[in-house]
Amino acid sequence: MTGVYYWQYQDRLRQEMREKLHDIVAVAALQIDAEAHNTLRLPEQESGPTYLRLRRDLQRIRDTATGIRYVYTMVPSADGQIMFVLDAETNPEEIAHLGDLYDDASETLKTNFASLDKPLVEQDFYTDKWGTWLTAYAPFYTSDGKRAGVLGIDIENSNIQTRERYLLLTSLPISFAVILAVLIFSWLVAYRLSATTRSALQSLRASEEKLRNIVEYSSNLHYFHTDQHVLTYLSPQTHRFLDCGPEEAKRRWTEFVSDHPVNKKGFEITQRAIDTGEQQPSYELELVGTKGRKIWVQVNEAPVVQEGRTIGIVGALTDISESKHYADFIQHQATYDALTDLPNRRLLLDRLSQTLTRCRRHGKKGALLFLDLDQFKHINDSLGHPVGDAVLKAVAERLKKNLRDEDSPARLGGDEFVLLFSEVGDDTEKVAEYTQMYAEKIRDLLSKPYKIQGHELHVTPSIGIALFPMEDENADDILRHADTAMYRAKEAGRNTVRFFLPSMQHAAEELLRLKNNIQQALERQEFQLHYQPLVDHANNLLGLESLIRWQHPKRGLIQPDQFIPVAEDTGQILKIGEWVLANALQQYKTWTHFPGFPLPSRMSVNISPRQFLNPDFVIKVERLLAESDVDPACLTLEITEGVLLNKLDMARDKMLTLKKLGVRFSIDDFGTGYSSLAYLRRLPVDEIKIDRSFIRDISNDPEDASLVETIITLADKLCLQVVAEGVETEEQCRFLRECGCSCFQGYYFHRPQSADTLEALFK
Ligand SMILES: Nc1nc2c(ncn2[C@@H]2O[C@@H]3COP(=O)(O)O[C@H]4[C@@H](O)[C@H](n5cnc6c(=O)[nH]c(N)nc65)O[C@@H]4COP(=O)(O)O[C@H]3[C@H]2O)c(=O)[nH]1
Repeated sequence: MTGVYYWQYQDRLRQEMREKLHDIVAVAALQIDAEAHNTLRLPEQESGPTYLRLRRDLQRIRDTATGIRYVYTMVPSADGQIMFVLDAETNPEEIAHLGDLYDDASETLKTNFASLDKPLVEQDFYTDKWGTWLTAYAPFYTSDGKRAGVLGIDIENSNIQTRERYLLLTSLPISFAVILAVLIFSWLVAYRLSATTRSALQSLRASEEKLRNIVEYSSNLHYFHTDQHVLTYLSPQTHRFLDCGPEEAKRRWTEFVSDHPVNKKGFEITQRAIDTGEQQPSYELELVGTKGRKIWVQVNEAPVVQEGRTIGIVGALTDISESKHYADFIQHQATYDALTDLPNRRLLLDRLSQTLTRCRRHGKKGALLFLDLDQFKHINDSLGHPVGDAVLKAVAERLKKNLRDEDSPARLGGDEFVLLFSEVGDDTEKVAEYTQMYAEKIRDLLSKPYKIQGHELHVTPSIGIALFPMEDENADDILRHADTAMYRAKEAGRNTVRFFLPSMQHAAEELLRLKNNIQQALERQEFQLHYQPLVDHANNLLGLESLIRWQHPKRGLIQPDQFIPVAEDTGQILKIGEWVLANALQQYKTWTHFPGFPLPSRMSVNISPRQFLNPDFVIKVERLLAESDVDPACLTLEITEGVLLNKLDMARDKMLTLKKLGVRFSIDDFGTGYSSLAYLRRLPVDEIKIDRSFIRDISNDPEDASLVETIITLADKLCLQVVAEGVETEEQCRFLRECGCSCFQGYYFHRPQSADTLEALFK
């Protein structure tokens, strides 16, 4: 009878043993540095540091539990057999060397090796030339989810039998009769077994202790969470990772997971492990501890499955901050120039390809500027390389400081630099103009003297420009085009800018001419002011807006859109703006004495952003008002939203000072920027002008119609006056009136006219 019990128990105990072994091999596989393991394939690497380090890890695993005899890793050999890589064994007689084939592997292993994707324990003992074993295997993975190898753990038969005996004697929860029977039957052998039992008990305790040690004292943070993501266990290493104890870490875990985009992907992987019950590739997470310290961890997880259901996840976090930092450093070295810390050719070409794709997709144009320093060789030859290097660094610094965030500078080597402007605009000619202007700025910037090691040095750049996309060119083509253009700049006498395409060159030269002409236009009094009425629905005059025109001697009438942006960019707008304000006020004053003219109480003048931001702006307005003797309350200054958004405090101060005199403020082109009405309420604004692009479409675009309606309603609630700009049809006028708008400006009523024409019209 005892024999029957014995065998029944033996079966159960072996099953328990197999389950324990399953857990041990699963956790042990998470400890292997899979990336390093992948680098080991040749027998001669056995004496190398990586092999020795990884073998030490295996030995640590072997020493965790008494009874583990062999721990080893395997990969498929080139011809598909099973090949050993690491072996914790050191005895030269028994060690499986790196590269040895596992000839007498069990049938289970041979059948499952290629597809093994979760832990597997042999059903039965297996006997090979080294003994009789119970063996378990588990795959281990690299961080990108690729299987790096299979871990094997062998437990010796004799050890298991010792345990079985111990367990048999200590865990018989059966009837007294049976115990009695056992005692009677085995009294003769009891004396001999007691010694074995004591030793088995001690070794079991030692094993448990060691297992706890590996978890609690390993450098990794181990955890268990349920399938509902409730953390039920965290090993004490939380201090090392999160600067707090396990209990606090458990409570506040979600706070520690940063909102780095990669973390979301990690959670998806965990969820997949829960849903499928299958081991998933390891992944990386960014954690932020209680003191704000950020660390990167690699997460290795294994689902815990019971009766076909995943009840939770056991996992280990490895701190990889240092290796990640190192990887970033290596990446930086590979993509940045060591001297100037600017992107190198490789990174530039990469960014250029991406920009090119984006430009093609969005129908935009970008520009590539190729800069070569004139006579740089001379500096190098005469003053030596250290001075040459310092010049290159100084050039790089100037470029870095003066570019917009979205533009990227690069150094190709030697004295060659490149600037990449992404998505500058959609109109090729305008992009050419803009780029030319910018290139000139860069040229001026780099041409300013450099003070280096006691020398005052003068360096000028020759700049070649290629705009893209033009046809179906790639990044290399664009770089070559810009290079060719740079050579043209050199040929043209250095310190100059040239385009790759002649048509671009023409557009750019046109711009240059315009710039020079603006200067002369002021001197030759070629500017004029036209005035456009602001009216009510019955065409009664409510106000006038002054609009500048340029009567060019050769090109005829030039509209402001063509030259105001250029003047704004060059700073010439300051003089032009002053001229406009002075003349508009003067004209208003003249009309006050004009018999029969129904002079409205408002004269609106456009103020450009640069003009408004100029420190002298308020003083100039005050002076011009005084000189003209016009009541400040009759002056409305039109500014755009962008100015206010960028420098709110400064804008408010200026506006308040002028407001005290009675000057009104109107927000031009309302709706095209980002400001809200609520935001504008914080400023002393009197009026908003709904941009004509919204008015144009109110009849056929319900979205624009409802937007306009909302603006009018809200403006009314906030006591702001509303002007609808660009009213061209009766239908638009009717709609606007129905929405509550009472002031209109547009061709439907009047086009901008010269002062003379207006006088004749209203007289
Ligand atoms: N399609 C259409 N257009 C209409 C209609 N009603 C008026 N407009 C035009 O819309 C523009 C209104 O001026 P803005 O929004 O201040 O826009 C102005 C303003 O931003 C700027 N500008 C004009 N004069 C000056 C000035 O003296 N100083 C500054 N800084 N900028 C000025 O140039 C922009 C364009 O001025 P303009 O060409 O005179 O164009 C004017 C005007 O002629 C209409 O029913 N349909």
